[in-house]
Amino acid sequence: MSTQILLPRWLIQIETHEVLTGHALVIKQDRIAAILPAADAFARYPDAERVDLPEHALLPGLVNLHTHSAMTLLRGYADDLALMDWLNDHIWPAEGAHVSDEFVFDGTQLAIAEMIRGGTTCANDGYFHHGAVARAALASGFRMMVGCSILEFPTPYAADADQYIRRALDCIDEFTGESLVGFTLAPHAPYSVSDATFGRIITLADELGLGIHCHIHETQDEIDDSLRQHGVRPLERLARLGLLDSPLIAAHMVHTTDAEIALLAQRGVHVAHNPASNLKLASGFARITDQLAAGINVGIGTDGAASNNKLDLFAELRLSALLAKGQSGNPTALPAWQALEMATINGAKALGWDDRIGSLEVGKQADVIAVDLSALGTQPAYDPVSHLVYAVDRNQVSHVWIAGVPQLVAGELTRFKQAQLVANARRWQARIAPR
Ligand SMILES: CSC[C@H]1O[C@@H](n2cnc3c(O)ncnc32)[C@H](O)[C@@H]1O
Ligand SMILES: [Zn+2]
Repeated sequence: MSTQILLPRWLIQIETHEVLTGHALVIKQDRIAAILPAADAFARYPDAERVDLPEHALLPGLVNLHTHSAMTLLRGYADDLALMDWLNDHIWPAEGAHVSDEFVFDGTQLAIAEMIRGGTTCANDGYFHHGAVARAALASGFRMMVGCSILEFPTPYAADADQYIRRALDCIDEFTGESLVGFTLAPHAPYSVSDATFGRIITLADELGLGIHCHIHETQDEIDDSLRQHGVRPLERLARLGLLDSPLIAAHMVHTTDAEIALLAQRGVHVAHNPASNLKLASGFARITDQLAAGINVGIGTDGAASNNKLDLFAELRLSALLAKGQSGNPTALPAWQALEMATINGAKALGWDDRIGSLEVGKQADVIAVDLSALGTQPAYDPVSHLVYAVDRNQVSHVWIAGVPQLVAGELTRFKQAQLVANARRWQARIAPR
């Protein structure tokens, strides 16, 4: 792979909250080799390929901290429902009937193409058929933390918790050494996993050095049911079981008391905020401003395309910032830089990958995106960071590199054929809901 010199109008430095102008970012192989004044870059790398980005902001690729990629194939399948009605009456029956290696591979590829097109370069997934998720990520050069889902009840994928766990371990073995993919154990939720299974997951995560990814406190009903069944709120139950001793990504965390926020902060639990999904399923309003103020590392996710119904992190960024202000009655809540941190470096930290991605720093992996701010909707451009959070449309993402590989060039996906993705999606639609 040749050396590339990227010449943006604005270079966004998440770690220092600086916007550099007149600078170049140099990609060599899979890494960021240098960030330096443009003239110095030409002198030092005379043979490099030059990528002019005269109206563009260059920033780290966005990290989607909670999704179920393959659920793109169930986008729009069941809307306007509360979480448990949506799952019990629609999504779980459809998954039971249709989810297979082929479904997961095709749905994950569709999700990856949509995410790359919109500036997301890394996703934290949780689904069945984990091998197909990993293969889809590797086939397209996408960075993915693959969550190996574990539930108590049978699906065509596994008969019981024991079999989910065995499948997870086999998959982790198969993909050891792949630099673009990592694995978590992903117990689905407190209401679908027993104490005994949580215990086994905690032990395995500890032995294998894995993180855990779990839906927690998504709805008030989840908390009420836990109080009836276990006599305590879900987080308290999980804390007693020892789940908070492992590196943990708690997806949603919509309903939190002050004491729970303090506990999450003290135990270093990472939270994946999913504003659109929380609104669409009417799950509630997460206390993100309070969680961040307490020192919790909060990243942003889309959740699956069946509950969002987009995998658009720019939309989630804007929603996160607006919701934080509306909820708190404070317009200074969640300012643009902090929102951008959530979608980049905070997501990377939650995955334990902040040494390799999440900011534009020399030595890190070249997961980089360019956003063209010359569009009408982002004129004039006083402050590129303001536009990235409040004004851009995902279609303004013009270029994407993952591990130095150009994945989107001038708005065109390099590794996917759109017609093929559309044909696959239509084939699945015809199988799932024949008309
Ligand atoms: C462990 S992930 C796979 C499992 O989770 C289901 N799912 C998708 N979105 C949500 C959500 O917001 N809350 C709970 N469960 C969800 C998905 O359909 C898979 O069955
Ligand atoms: Zn989810």
